[in-house]
Amino acid sequence: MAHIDAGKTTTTERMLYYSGYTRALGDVDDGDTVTDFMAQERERGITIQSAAVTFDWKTHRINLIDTPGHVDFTLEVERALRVLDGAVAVFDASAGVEAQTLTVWRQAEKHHVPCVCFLNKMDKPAANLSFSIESIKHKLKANPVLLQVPVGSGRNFSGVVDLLTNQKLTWKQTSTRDDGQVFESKPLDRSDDPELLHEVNEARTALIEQVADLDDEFADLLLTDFSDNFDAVSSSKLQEAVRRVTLARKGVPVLCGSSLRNKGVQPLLDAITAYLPAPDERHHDLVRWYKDDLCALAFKVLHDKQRGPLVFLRIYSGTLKPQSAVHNINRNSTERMSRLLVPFADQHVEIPSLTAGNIALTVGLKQTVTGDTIVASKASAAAAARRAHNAGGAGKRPGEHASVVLSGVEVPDPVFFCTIEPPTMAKQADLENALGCLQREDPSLKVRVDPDSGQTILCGMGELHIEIVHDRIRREYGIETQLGPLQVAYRESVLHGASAADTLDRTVGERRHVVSVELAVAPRDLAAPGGSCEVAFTEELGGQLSTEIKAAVENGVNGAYLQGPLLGYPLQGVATLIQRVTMEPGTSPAMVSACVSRCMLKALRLAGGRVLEPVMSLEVTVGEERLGTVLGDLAQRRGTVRDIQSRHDDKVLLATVPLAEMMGYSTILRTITSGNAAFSLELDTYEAMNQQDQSNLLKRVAGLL
Ligand SMILES: Nc1nc2c(ncn2[C@@H]2O[C@H](COP(=O)(O)OP(=O)(O)OP(=O)(O)O)[C@@H](O)[C@H]2O)c(=O)[nH]1
Repeated sequence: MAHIDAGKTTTTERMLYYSGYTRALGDVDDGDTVTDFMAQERERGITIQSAAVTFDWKTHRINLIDTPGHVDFTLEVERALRVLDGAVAVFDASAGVEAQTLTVWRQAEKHHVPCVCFLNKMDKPAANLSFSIESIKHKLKANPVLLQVPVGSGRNFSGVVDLLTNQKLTWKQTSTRDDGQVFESKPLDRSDDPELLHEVNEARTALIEQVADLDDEFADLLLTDFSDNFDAVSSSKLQEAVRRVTLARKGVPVLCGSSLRNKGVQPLLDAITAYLPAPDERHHDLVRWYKDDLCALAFKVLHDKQRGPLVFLRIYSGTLKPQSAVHNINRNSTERMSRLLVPFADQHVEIPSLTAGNIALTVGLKQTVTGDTIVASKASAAAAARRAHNAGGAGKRPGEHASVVLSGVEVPDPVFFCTIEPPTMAKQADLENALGCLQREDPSLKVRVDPDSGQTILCGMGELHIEIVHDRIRREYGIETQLGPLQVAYRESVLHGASAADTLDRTVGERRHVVSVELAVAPRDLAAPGGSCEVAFTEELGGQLSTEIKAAVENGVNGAYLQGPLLGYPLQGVATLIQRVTMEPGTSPAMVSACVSRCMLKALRLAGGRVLEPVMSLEVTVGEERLGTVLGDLAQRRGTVRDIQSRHDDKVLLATVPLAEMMGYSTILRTITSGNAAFSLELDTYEAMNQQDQSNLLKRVAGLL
């Protein structure tokens, strides 16, 4: 995981090559890597979909997922982290922690995934070890545990000294075609450069002290057995302690190298197997109820023209076998899995069975979507639910045992949308099929039909996301679609509190439905936790109404929250209090919902609307001489500068700016800086627009501007 372009794919290629799974080194810049296999990935040199590959390193099996760095594909990273046991955070050693590194780091923390840091690109003249370490400390608030000292810098970077073993590892590159397979490993001794010797000694002492601070067992060992000479502690004891520190997430081992120059990747593989946890060392709360029965999570779906949907499963317990039926708890359906495959490098290998800890690729599961829990049978699901219920370990409802399902990942709300149209009406069904398949692969893509115009609307995470979807429909499904202009997904809220009452009296067939409702809406703190809108009943009413009628009232309110009165965008930051509900006997819950919805619309209109717009946090890295130009441009975009930091010869500008002002920013930034700037953009929050901006927006939508 990393910020865009840190070198994840390049590092993955080396891992596959050194472990013997590929015969040639793929290159991102030549577009022939194993993990970036989509045409768009190869053309653009970026990862869009996370790819899973399996390979062996020495005595271990590694299941690796290479994740995208671009912010539009953050959900892919989250899905990968949800099922992984450990992560390698890759850094550009000349840039340290960048904007997207922070996001993925937070995601790893959320899923309690232990990490190893790899400072890549040590061959760059601006690479800086201490700067990168400091940025890990300060920006990620992590505890970097440096395990290596680099030998040489910039172009002369030739290897590393392992601080645990005092071995100097040197890649003697004899030609530019050298694949780095062979490297020299010899103990650092007095004949070595005295400066390096001194640096290594200091770094090793610092490492021992740091690990003793973080791990009590190691501290005790030092004080009892090595009190005369801490330095005499064995490398295996030190390694065990570093492992404990990593697993407890008290510290992160840091290694360095240059993947492109084929240096330092083999020790990184050693570190992965030495410090990151084996699957059985991770505690997955709900899995224990399945004992040795199958329990797996579907974390990714790919559509294959010949084989149909391919579902990636992470197996948490039990064994998976092909030609067998499995039960999908979320869909309450039993499906037959025809084939079981392992994604070994660039080919899928058929396998007779696969056990816990592994990642499997299955063929035949047609209903399964990302986030579903797969178990052996309905009976096995029921047995697990019973065990959890008896132990009081899972959520229970009276009279039933709640299913024990693994939690999926939260799908963020899309910020952009646009219309999409097929070339002819005859192609509409094909387009719907293509969009259905793409949505199963990518839950961050949303598709809806505009109720007024009947047009299909595509909602996505950013300009690049929508562009890629458009491109995939053309290439993979052969449909040339037309996209409408990209629009920002605004939200709406209320200005002040208001009350309303309404009565619905309707006869349907023989039956008369009469219901009266009184309610009040009020603005709520936009940043309030637990969702953006809420609904509550007065204490008295809460005691009177049946569960069924309460649910009908809530449906009515939630339905009204979906479309604001100003522009029809979803509402945020509104609290509704239901004050009175009276009804004649025989009135159906659907009529109660309808009356509440109508009453809500009245109250929302009275409460006055305000538009909320998505505000992004922006990070621009630019040479000092162009900083003024970038700042001037930002001022015209209603941007607010938060900080300007220095990074070597560059300035890093941190700002917030409304998304509506950022359309096509990559092209504009490239033009005004002659290509000498990089930026990343991420949703920060939704903020109320000022009166002037809001009225301009309303006029523009009404076609008056
Ligand atoms: N100088 C130098 N360049 C490198 C190194 N590793 C990777 N690169 C270059 O950095 C660029 C990005 O490399 P990738 O491997 O695609 O990076 P990534 O992190 O997979 O990128 P995304 O998946 O798109 O986020 C490519 O042009 C690589 O050739 C390195 O060690 N040194």
